[in-house]
Amino acid sequence: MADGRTDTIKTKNDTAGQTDWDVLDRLVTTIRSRKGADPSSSYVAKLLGKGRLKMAQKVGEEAVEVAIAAVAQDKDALIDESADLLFHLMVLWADAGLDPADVMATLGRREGRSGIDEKKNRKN
Ligand SMILES: N=c1c2ncn([C@@H]3O[C@H](COP(=O)(O)OP(=O)(O)OP(=O)(O)O)[C@@H](O)[C@H]3O)c2ncn1[C@@H]1O[C@H](COP(=O)(O)O)[C@@H](O)[C@H]1O
Repeated sequence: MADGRTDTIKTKNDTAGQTDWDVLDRLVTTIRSRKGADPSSSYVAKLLGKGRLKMAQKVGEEAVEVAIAAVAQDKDALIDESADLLFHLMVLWADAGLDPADVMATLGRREGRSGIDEKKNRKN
């Protein structure tokens, strides 16, 4: 740009700097819809069919890949691996019958309470 500012590449999810959290809601609905679907055409159905151990393993693997990308200061990899981690975590939640709303409610209850204070007040 002539004035020296660097231009940014916009993606279809860019909404003036706002995060499109609705994509998570849509993903929850899609994942739920894959229960009992054909594993040859659905990765989610295939993963659900492999069982809890495999899903837990994928969450662990993706978490490690997030950590590696962060330490390597590879921002693109950090974005990709974070998306993989969230996706696999949500498949695990679906299999466990966990409602993502309960996780959000737990974060909501913690809102405004410093982790430092919480730790100080722990009984054990
Ligand atoms: N967000 C995702 C998503 N992110 C990652 N992945 C898949 O996750 C897999 C991870 O790859 P890996 O190499 O780690 O795993 P793998 O080789 O299958 O497994 P291993 O046995 O080797 O561990 C890849 O196949 C990715 O395509 C996803 N697959 C699906 N979704 C969403 O889920 C929806 C439903 O997908 P289907 O069930 O396939 O229709 C899609 O429309 C998307 O919105």
